[in-house]
Amino acid sequence: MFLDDLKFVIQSIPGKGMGVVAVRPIAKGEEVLSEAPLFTQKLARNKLTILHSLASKTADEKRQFLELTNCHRQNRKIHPFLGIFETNALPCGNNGMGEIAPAAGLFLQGSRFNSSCVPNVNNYWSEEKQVITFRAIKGITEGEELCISYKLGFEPRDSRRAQLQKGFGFECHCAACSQLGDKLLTSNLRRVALRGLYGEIALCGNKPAEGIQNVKSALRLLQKEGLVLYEDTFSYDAFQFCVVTSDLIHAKAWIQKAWEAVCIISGEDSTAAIKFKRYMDHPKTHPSWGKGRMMTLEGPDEVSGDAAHGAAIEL
Ligand SMILES: C[S@@+](CC[C@H](N)C(=O)[O-])C[C@H]1O[C@@H](n2cnc3c(N)ncnc32)[C@H](O)[C@@H]1O
Repeated sequence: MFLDDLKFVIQSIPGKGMGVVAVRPIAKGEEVLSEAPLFTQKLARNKLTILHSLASKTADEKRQFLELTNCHRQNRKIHPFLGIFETNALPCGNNGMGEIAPAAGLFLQGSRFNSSCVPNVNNYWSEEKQVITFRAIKGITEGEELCISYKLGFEPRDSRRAQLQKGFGFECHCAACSQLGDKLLTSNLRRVALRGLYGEIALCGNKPAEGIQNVKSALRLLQKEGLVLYEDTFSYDAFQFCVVTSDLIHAKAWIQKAWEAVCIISGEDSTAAIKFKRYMDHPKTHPSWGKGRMMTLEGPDEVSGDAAHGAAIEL
C-alpha cells in the first residue's frame, strides 16, 4: 500500500466523453472510491429542489456540477440543472429488480463512471456512513476502464439498449452489447432465462429442491454471462431453502457463499454482509429455520443430475 495510492484517473474515452480508467491493477473486491454526495434528492424532485440544494455549495462545487454531462440538453422541457442531476445521479439505497431507492445523490467523481452491461465495478450506498462506495467486482488490469451498470436488468440486448438510449442518451457498445450472431443470441437467451429464474425462485417457497436447482442454474448462467451482481442474492435464496428444510450442512455452505459474494459486491461492512455473517455463525436463528419438511438438499459445489434444468445449463 503506497501513501498516495492512486487507483484511477478520469480521462477522455473515445465515444463516451470522460470515464474512469485504472492506473494500476485492482483486485476483485478492492474498494476503488468512497465518496460523499455533493447533495441528495428525494424521488419527488424538480429544478427548484436542485437549485435549492446547489445554493449552499461553493463556487468551485457549482462549477464542477455544471461541467458534468447533461444527456437531456436537447430537451427544452428539462431544465439544465435537472438534466445534469438525472444524467449523473446514483441511487442512495437498494435499486433495481422491483426496488426503487428512496433518494439519489450527485457525486462529483462517481458521476464519471460510464456504463457496461457486464460491469467490473459496483456502487453501494451506505446509509450509516452516508457515502457511496465503488468496489471492483472483477480483477481489473492497468489501463482498463472501470464501468458500473446503469440499468442491470436481465433483459436482452435490444431492450437494454433502448432503456439506456432513453434514460442516458447513448447506444451501448459494451462487451455484452457488441456481440454478434450466435454469441448475441445466446447472451440474450441467458439473460431472459435469468429473469425467469429470478421470478421462479421467489415462488419456490414450498418446493425447496426445485428452488435449489433454479439457484444453481442461475449461478451458472451468471458466470457464463460474466455477471457477478446477484451471486449474493441467489446464494442467499439457496441458504433460505436449506433453512426451511433444516439442512444445516448445506445451509452453512450456501450462507458462506452468499457472504463471500456480498463482501466482493458491497463490502464486509455492508448491511447484507453483516446479516449474512450473523447467519454464518448462527444459521438456526433464521426465522424460517425448520418451518418446512426435513430434507437434504444440495450445496453450491455439488453437480446436479436434474435433467429438467439441462436447457438452462447448456446456454
Ligand atoms: C454519468 S455520465 C458518465 C460520465 C460521462 N461520460 C462524462 O463525460 O462525464 C453518463 C453519460 O456518459 C455517457 N456514457 C455512459 N456510458 C456510456 C457507454 N457505455 N457508451 C457511450 N456513452 C456512455 C453518456 O453520454 C451518458 O449520458
